[in-house]
Amino acid sequence: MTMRQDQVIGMHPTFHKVAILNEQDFRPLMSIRQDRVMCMHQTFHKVAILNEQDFRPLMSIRQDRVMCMHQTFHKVAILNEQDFQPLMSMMQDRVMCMHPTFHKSRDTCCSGGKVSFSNVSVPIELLEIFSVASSEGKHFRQHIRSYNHVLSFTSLGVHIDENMIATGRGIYSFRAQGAIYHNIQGFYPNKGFRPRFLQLYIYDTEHELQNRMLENPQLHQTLVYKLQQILHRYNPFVHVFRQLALREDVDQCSLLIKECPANQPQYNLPTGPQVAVIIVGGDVESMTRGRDINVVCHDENLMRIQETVGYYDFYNILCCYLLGRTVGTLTQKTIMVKVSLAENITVTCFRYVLMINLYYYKRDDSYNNIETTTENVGHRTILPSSFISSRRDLTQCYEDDLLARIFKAKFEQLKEDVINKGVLGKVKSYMYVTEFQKRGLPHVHMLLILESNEKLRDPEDYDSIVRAEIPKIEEEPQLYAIVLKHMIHGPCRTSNPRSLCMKNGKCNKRYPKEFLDDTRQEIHELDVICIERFQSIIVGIKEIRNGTQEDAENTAIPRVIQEELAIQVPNEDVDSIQKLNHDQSIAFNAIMDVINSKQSQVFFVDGPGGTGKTFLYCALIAQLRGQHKIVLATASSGIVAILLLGGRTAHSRFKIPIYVEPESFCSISRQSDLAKLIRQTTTIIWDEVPMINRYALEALDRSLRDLLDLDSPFGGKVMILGGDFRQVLPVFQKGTRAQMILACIVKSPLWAITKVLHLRQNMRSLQDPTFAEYLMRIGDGTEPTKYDDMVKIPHQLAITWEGESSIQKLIQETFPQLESHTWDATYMV
Ligand SMILES: Nc1ncnc2c1ncn2[C@@H]1O[C@H](COP(=O)(O)OP(=O)(O)OP(=O)(O)O)[C@@H](O)[C@H]1O
Repeated sequence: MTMRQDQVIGMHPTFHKVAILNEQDFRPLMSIRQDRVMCMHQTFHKVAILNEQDFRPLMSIRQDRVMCMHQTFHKVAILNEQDFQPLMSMMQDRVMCMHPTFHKSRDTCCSGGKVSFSNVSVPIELLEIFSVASSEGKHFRQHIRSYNHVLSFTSLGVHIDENMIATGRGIYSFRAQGAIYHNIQGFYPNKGFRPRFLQLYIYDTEHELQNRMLENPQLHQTLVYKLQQILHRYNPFVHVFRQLALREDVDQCSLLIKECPANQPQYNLPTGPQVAVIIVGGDVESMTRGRDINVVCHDENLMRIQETVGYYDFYNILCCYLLGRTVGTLTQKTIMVKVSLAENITVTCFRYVLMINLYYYKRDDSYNNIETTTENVGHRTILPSSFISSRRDLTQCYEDDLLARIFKAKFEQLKEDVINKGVLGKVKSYMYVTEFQKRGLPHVHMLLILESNEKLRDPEDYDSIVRAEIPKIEEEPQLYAIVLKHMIHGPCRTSNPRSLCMKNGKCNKRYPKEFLDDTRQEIHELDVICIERFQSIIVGIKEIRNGTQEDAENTAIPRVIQEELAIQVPNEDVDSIQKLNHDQSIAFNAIMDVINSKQSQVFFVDGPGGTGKTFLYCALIAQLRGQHKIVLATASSGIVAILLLGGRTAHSRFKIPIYVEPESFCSISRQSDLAKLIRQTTTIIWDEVPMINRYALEALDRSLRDLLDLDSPFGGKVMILGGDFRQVLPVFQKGTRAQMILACIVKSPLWAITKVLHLRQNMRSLQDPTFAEYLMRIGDGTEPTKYDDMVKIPHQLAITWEGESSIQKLIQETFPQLESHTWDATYMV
């Protein structure tokens, strides 16, 4: 027991998995365990710990186990019959033990230990085959899946992940992808085909063995015969099928599986008498919930059953269900060879569990678009954390929320300072509430009530703890920049009449307010000291007012649209329209013509670095925003996005999935505010497009077509893409050159309908055309190279290497007086 518990604990830190180990024979299991761990590592599915002593209850517990897996870990624990009692208690231990790790209660696994197991007796001839040490027995155990295949009633259609098998490490692992199909064809084979699976029991039964051997001639005929005989004798399903063979009207017959009686509290495996007639397939409606199977009941009515019902497996995994019930007691040697078939069962069960869970969530309206429906294409469904093994569940189980921990640590320190040490005065009482903005950004709203003699009563007291002034740039340049960026209201009123605070031509925050040399006191209904925005540790005086009315006024127009409309165009951008050079003017006019004539077109502004692409976008943005049109300015990287007024990265703006695939959609729901914003948008600018994977662009195209209900490129929006193919191409991790090129936008079908506008004049190097030409030659690949694709830097551009000091010299040359400009964002950019 100690050993087992050690083991349980031992696995936690690495894989967060719990293994039930066999106390009696720990050593051999250790080696299995190692393999298992590898196997688990790759599949991240489950742990199946095998019991050397006894295989008997394996199948009978399947359902119980599924219940167990179902709710908690999707794991298969194969239990030991002899050791059942201790294992049961161990299982409970395990659950308890898992509890802190997985944050799950005991009740979510095994119903708080209420699982019961049944015992099944097994005919001796079957046991022999499973356990005999002869070469025949070994052969059977080694090729159990092949034997299963020739005996089973249905074919298993499954896409097996060969990569995993190809690794050649660990014990056999069965990883299936997509749907698993159990195919029963007609009772008779089609003309010209030999009988297979179920047909073998019904058609040409005189040559059953020969027909069976045709399926796989490598198998031992005597063994197949033995198994066949066992089936004939014991398997209730085979009895029914063989009776069917005697009927002359067999083509009129269908097969029925009877559902276990409803509301039966205890699960019973189905037995022979439950088998009658089955009809495979169903109408369109029956397909809405996966592969349903229509079954004719004894009362002749049709009834629909799920493929996840327990007795469905009987048709495929026959070697484990030889009796139509369960496999019998087996000895030690059987276990290793059984693994391969057990893996099949495990994967099948896992899939059932997953499906049942998904069906469950589909019943809930908020998750009903798990299945792709045309109206909700592009809407990402996030499964809740209660869906075991969903991303959120894993996050909840495993991911340490570092931010929350740091926040908590800092907050404890703040409380220590403010409440215990009384840095603001002796605190009489306090209260606070912690909030998480948008599932992140923890912050605290805190109310402190100070002792009456410590209360802040006059401006002097306020000044002792609150600074309501713009810091002096010379003394505190960093704080000055922060205050300017985050704490200054405006511009509004005449400078920006479209500011969000503007109501009826007035600023509803009553700005501008006059600057005061000293702090002044005004009496309001309620003044409180409110400590908030904890990260920046800024203490402020906050007036609590009823802001609901103001908010209500603004709700009609979504905030994202208001924000876009409120962007103020700087005068220099407006002026840039007049300064456009020849190429820029051509591009500008071409784009504006399309917009003004309300047509749609995809443009690509192509120009080497410094030819004024950004300059052109700014001019376009200024022009369009001046006409009160919405322009969404985006770029592939954040650093370029900030060069555009109101710019965002395209991924963040359009919710493009991080890992894009050929069929990806952006996660924008049709009813969202973002969708409304996009509908009102005239033009989308996306800079640095050459560096993104073309699937990202195609995802946006697909999503816009869907959101705007228009089957034109980008839903009929005017798209202005831009960039320079000489700069960075899509980054393809460990990809080949060919893969990188395939990921380029020029390989997208969208490229064919894109109009390319060229900018040629390098505006950054106007004074130095030689340098501009040199750069162009490098970009075009025409500059002569030395070995390893290296180019020679012209003498006048290089500095002579005089030791380590040359590095400092280079930095000084490139960024003169860097230290004194560290706070200056414009200098740094
Ligand atoms: N028509 C113009 N008149 C005056 N200055 C211009 C003009 N066009 C561009 N510039 C200036 O030239 C410089 C380079 O322009 P810009 O940054 O727009 O080029 P770019 O093509 O976006 O470069 P990169 O690809 O490196 O980002 C900037 O300083 C910009 O202000």
